[in-house]
Amino acid sequence: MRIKALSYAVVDAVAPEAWARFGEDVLGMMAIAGDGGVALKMDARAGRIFIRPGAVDRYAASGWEIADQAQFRAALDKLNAAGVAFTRGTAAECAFRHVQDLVRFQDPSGNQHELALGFVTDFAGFQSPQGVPRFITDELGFGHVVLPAPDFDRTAAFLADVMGFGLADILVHRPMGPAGPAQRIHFLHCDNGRHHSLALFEGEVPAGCVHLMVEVESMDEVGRAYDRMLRAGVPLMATLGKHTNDHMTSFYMATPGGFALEYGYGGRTVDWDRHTLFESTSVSLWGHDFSVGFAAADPATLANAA
Ligand SMILES: Cc1ccc(O)c(O)c1CC[C@@H]1C(=O)CC[C@]2(C)C(=O)CC[C@@H]12
Ligand SMILES: [Fe+2]
Repeated sequence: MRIKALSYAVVDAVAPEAWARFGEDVLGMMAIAGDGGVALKMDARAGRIFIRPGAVDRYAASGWEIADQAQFRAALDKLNAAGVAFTRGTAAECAFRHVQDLVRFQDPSGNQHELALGFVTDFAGFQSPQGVPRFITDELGFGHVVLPAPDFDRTAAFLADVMGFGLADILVHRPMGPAGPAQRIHFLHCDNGRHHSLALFEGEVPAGCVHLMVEVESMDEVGRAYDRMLRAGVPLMATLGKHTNDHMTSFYMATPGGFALEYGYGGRTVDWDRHTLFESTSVSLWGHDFSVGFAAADPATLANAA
């Protein structure tokens, strides 16, 4: 199947208004209430993060963009051939996400994925309440998501063989120090130049997501978001730093959803015909102290330190 990009994320929230305030005041996105939830809009599409009222705060689903009807039919054929049980989205579910059609299924670690045909929008322009000129979206998708994969090998195989993700690189991370147990992170790309649209983290995460990443077009906008985080009293999850693999300069903060959000600038795009798979033995070129926000009491479970 050919997944074009990360189209949207669905989040469950006890108080969707908290996400609306966080989205507008800290992220600089537009919060649009409707259909019983909140859409965070960051470009000409109706929304990219869709928040539904729910009994718990957690990440609910990743929406993967399928470009046309032929690809959508081919994707359903692939799910059937692979024996993957899937359900069709209802008209109300498609309307809430502003897509034309969708199917939903789980990977072997229980993460919910949606394949979404196209999108629906009035093309109203993005007008940031914080003056953010632009988020980097369009062809590259709206950012990336890191998902828990306690059943790591089967999940990695499912994402490659059924969903068609490619492996960009691997990080073998040792949260308890060089002598401690190893934890793998696989960085996966789909059919665009963004270094990774999805990464798999070898461990459990109660909130259903390690982090979402969004990208702005200047370092100043990262700094301005950092100022807004401080002003709003939002906890920092990792200090400013620059990653070795995707060259993103970013910081991480807590969201109302119990997972983190990485706010970054300067990620590289990759020509996959010219790329060689590598394993990285460091997280960052500089910075990114994750110990300020992520607690790994049990290294197999990642939770917010706060
Ligand atoms: C290593 C890395 C490369 C590119 C990224 O966009 C990116 O987010 C990461 C870090 C991934 C990962 C995380 O999100 C949670 C805390 C983790 C597990 C660490 O403590 C090291 C790597 C971190
Ligand atoms: Fe990231």
